[in-house]
Amino acid sequence: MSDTALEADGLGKRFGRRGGWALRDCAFRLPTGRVCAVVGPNGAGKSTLLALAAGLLPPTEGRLTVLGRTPAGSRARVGFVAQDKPLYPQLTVAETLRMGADLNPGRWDAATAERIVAAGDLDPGARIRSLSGGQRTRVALALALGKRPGLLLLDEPMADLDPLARHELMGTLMAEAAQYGTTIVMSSHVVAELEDSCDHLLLVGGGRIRLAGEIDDLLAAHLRVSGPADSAALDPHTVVESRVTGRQLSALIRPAGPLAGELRSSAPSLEELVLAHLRNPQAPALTPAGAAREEDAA
Ligand SMILES: Nc1ncnc2c1ncn2[C@@H]1O[C@H](COP(=O)(O)OP(=O)(O)OP(=O)(O)O)[C@@H](O)[C@H]1O
Repeated sequence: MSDTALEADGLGKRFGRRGGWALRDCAFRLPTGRVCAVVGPNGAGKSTLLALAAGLLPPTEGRLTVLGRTPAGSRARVGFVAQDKPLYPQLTVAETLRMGADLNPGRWDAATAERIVAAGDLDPGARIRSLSGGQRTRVALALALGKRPGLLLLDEPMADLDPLARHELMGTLMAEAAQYGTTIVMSSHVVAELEDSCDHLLLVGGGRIRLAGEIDDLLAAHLRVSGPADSAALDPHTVVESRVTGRQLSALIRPAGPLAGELRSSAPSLEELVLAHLRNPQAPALTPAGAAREEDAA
């Protein structure tokens, strides 16, 4: 079995022949068993990337492998919860779960699906159309997890859940990942919430991959520095963001060697790292391919 959940190489997607590129030149590798956050501004290409991985869209160029196969070839082992949580409105909750069982013969985990629904106090006889947005999310997650997927793709799964439901469902997802080695890829705009649960990051901006890798490695590659405003102090380093306030300089950098003596440094949080990259779309990317280029240049 492949130890790679997702691998992209030169991946690009354009909508229509004259449309702009929603994704371009994406290269990254996500090992199996990871919980991966996909973050980025509105319109960055996150949903497009997840839909490509789910095999719902064909790439315009490049290659994407999912669990070692084409996205279409892996579909049976992939659970996908799209942003608008499409479900059949006329079915009841119980009928929806029965449909999950029918569509996934020999693989359906009824106990898990029913547990997720029951934790939201949902009436199994309630029609999907009568449910709130958050309740629909719960049913969609129950369907996706009941399939016992090797890879779970979640497009902003927590967006319409109340804080308790978020906490509870995030716990369910983490337990699933730990118990079955499920790889989870989830897009979100709430970066602070991802820090405790995710171990891998894909930051997408303007259709490109800006950061890709293990969160610990990405954090270790960056430093927050401050010191007297001396522009030369940052010279050898890759500067993601820098600001001068009065005589004080503060910056987020990728150090390329020892720091100038007058600079103080501290480790950034994931939120600081992501926000600095979002505020500075021109900052050099750090992806496995980009890291090799930076090392060559150093
Ligand atoms: N079906 C489509 N037809 C044409 N353009 C599309 C289509 N889907 C997405 N796009 C365009 O592709 C780009 C990326 O969109 P995408 O939905 O992937 O972004 P996103 O990062 O998920 O955004 P958000 O955070 O707002 O959900 C946007 O410019 C969007 O307008």
